[in-house]
Amino acid sequence: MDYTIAFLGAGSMAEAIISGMTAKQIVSRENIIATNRSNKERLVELEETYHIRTLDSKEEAIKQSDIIVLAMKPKGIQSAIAEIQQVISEEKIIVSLLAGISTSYIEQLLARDNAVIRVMPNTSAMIGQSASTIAAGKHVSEETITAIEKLMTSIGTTTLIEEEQMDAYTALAGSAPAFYYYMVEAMEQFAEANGLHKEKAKPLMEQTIKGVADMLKASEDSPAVLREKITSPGGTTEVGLRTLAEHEFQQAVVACLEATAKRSAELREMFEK
Ligand SMILES: NC(=O)C1=CN([C@@H]2O[C@H](COP(=O)(O)OP(=O)(O)OC[C@H]3O[C@@H](n4cnc5c(N)ncnc54)[C@H](OP(=O)(O)O)[C@@H]3O)[C@@H](O)[C@H]2O)C=CC1
Ligand SMILES: O=C(O)[C@@H]1CCC=N1
Repeated sequence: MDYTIAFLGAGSMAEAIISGMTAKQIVSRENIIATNRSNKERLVELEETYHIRTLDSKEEAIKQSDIIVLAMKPKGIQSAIAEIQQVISEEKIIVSLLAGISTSYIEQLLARDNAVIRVMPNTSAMIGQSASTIAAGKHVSEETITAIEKLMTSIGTTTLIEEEQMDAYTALAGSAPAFYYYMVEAMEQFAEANGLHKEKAKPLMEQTIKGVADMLKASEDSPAVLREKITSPGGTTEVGLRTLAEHEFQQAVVACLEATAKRSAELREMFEK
């Protein structure tokens, strides 16, 4: 693709996307520009690791780019747009990664009819395995959506959604890798307590998760049926599942996702003023 993309924000999510994009070579490295607020060392690190360009001047980065990726924290949206509002002309496409913040608020801050698109990726973008959701603002053409979807396939899968569902999808895919990692951390605790060697246990856990993901995709069975096929009456799994139920595992997971989605809505309430 011959777009030039400017990242306003050079933190973990920007890096994950830059890593995925440069690996797939969908965008050439010289067409990726990263900027941030003040951390110069971080820009040098990204430049050296991914051979992209970095600029201190956000204005210059914007002038040189077709797509502007907002990759700062949600609380920074107002001041970030205020800094650049004057230099963002109407043909620039704005892609926001910010949890909670709506396209309509960004449109309002821009005070121009730019195409504003929300993308909620996850950090697996780093290895081209993000499950990203995409929602369009009111000035986005079909052509622009298609272009952004294509661009985002360089970091994994993309799913077009209605913006009102973004809070729930943020829980289910944006934040969810952290919840899976948290479960793996618990498994590591068990492995250590049982004297298992890390170099043997870790690949086993990785392959087990990968196998589960691939089975969910390949099998026509529901997750419940897949689970039942593992659970021999009177066997080991049954006892494990009963213990999870005693600890209200499923209720905990649902509560976790509900709270995550709610927080996404709260970020909007807090920072859209
Ligand atoms: N981390 C994740 O898994 C995901 C994050 N997101 C979203 O991505 C966004 C970034 O998250 P994450 O990468 O984790 O955050 P980080 O804290 O790692 O990075 C934030 C970056 O924004 C920069 N920044 C702050 N203010 C400005 C500004 N005014 N102009 C330009 N850059 C600025 C910071 O620069 P400096 O260091 O110089 O202060 C820093 O490089 C958030 O909005 C989050 O909701 C979405 C999906 C997943
Ligand atoms: O924790 C957060 O707010 C961001 C959004 C999704 C994942 N990380």
